[in-house]
Amino acid sequence: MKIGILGMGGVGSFVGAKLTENYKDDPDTQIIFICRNKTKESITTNGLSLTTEGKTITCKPYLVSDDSKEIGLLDLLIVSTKSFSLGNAIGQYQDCLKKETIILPLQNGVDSKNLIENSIDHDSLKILEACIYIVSNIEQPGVVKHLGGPGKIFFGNSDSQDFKWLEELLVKGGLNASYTKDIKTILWKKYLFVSPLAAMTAALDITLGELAENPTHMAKLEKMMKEVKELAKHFNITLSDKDINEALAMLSNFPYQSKTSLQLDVKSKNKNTEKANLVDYMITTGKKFGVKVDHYEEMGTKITV
Ligand SMILES: NC(=O)C1=CN([C@@H]2O[C@H](COP(=O)(O)OP(=O)(O)OC[C@H]3O[C@@H](n4cnc5c(N)ncnc54)[C@H](OP(=O)(O)O)[C@@H]3O)[C@@H](O)[C@H]2O)C=CC1
Ligand SMILES: CC(C)(CO)C(=O)C(=O)O
Repeated sequence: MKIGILGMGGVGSFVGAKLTENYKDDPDTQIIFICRNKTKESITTNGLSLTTEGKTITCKPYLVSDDSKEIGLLDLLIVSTKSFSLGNAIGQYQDCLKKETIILPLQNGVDSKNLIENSIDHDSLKILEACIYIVSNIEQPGVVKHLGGPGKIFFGNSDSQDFKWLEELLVKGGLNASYTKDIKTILWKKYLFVSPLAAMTAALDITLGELAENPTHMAKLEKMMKEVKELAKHFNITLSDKDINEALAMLSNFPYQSKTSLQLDVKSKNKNTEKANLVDYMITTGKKFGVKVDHYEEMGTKITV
């Protein structure tokens, strides 16, 4: 089994380090880190360093490369770039995909599968959907810190093919992964939390603690979650008031000073941000289905990228 991980940042390094550590004595499983520039140089020279649960793991995979010829054909491609890089990055490694290659995208958002389908020519049944519950950030290229969250991965598909075997492979690789046929609902439940939070923190530049302690902000956050709940119905996804209450309660799991990655990207004036899939997607899709997304529109105009 040849497994490529494309995007060795916060998420990709967590997944990559676990797989490399757990498959290091298995000659039939090759883990390949697909990365470029300083990340490639650093991991090639020093190995990948991941600090997780008080321990630092330093690991060297079978191969570190950005050359599709050297990488060759993959059985599984885990894509952990940000969503704005997804199309280009995966297009760059189209030669590493055979008919049977399984693609597992880990981006926040509900439309990664569509983004992939619009970028490459690949059997739709082999493109899965997934998400991960974690806070894990790059400290410097090749050096990553897992700051919180269980690292829980949910993945699945909505057709009749069975990918339970992939759950076994990921679990054997040290990952807390669960296969589900209800992956779309799980993606929307995560979106219910991440998208309004990203929009508000990026628009108002407030920490998660500042948001949680302010009743006016919390009321607005809840209204945005209701907008997500309404839009989800158009994708045959039912989100309940209980889901909203659970999403609101989740805020208390984060330290007061936490900022979202969209907020950090906007503040650093990064050329690219995930505003498109975390905020604009709600506005354009809301308009398409005639769902009122006034609070998203208000926050969207305040995010200047
Ligand atoms: N970090 C977190 O805690 C969480 C993140 N997520 C989601 O996971 C996704 C990934 O986030 P995160 O890990 O934080 O992102 P990072 O920015 O930390 O990592 C993304 C990596 O992708 C690499 N990349 C982009 N394009 C290419 C390419 N063409 N070839 C090779 N490498 C490439 C970047 O490398 P380079 O520097 O060379 O551009 C970078 O190392 C996002 O959708 C995010 O919303 C979800 C849950 C939690
Ligand atoms: C809110 C958080 C930290 C939750 O994982 C996140 O995913 C983000 O900042 O984009």
